[in-house]
Amino acid sequence: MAKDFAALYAELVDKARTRPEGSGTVARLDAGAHEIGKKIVEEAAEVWMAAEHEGRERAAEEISQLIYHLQVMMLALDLEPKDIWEHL
Ligand SMILES: N=c1c2ncn([C@@H]3O[C@H](COP(=O)(O)OP(=O)(O)OP(=O)(O)O)[C@@H](O)[C@H]3O)c2ncn1[C@@H]1O[C@H](COP(=O)(O)O)[C@@H](O)[C@H]1O
Repeated sequence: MAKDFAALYAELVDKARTRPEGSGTVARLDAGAHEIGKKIVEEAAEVWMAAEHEGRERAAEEISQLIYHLQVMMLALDLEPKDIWEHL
């Protein structure tokens, strides 16, 4: 079964803690909030373009990537999912 938001977040928390060789997440966390923020803006634009021009499946793929980069930013800021849900 595909992972959901919570499962991905738990996986990324573990990557940040254990820092395995070759982890893109670790590299992004080391690069910091400025670089993570740029990636969020890039992925958000790709969601927009896919939604308008590339169809549902491509939009879903881009949205998944945006969610990943938002989770990396959450980790960089030490924010847990519950810190986000309380604002919904
Ligand atoms: N879900 C994702 C995920 N979504 C997007 N991305 C990253 O975001 C990039 C987005 O693609 P682009 O088209 O923008 O590619 P790009 O321009 O070459 O991106 P850059 O690497 O240059 O930033 C991908 O190349 C990945 O580097 C992700 N990287 C990791 N994950 C998952 O996160 C978990 C931990 O990954 P690692 O830390 O790499 O082990 C694993 O379960 C992965 O599947």
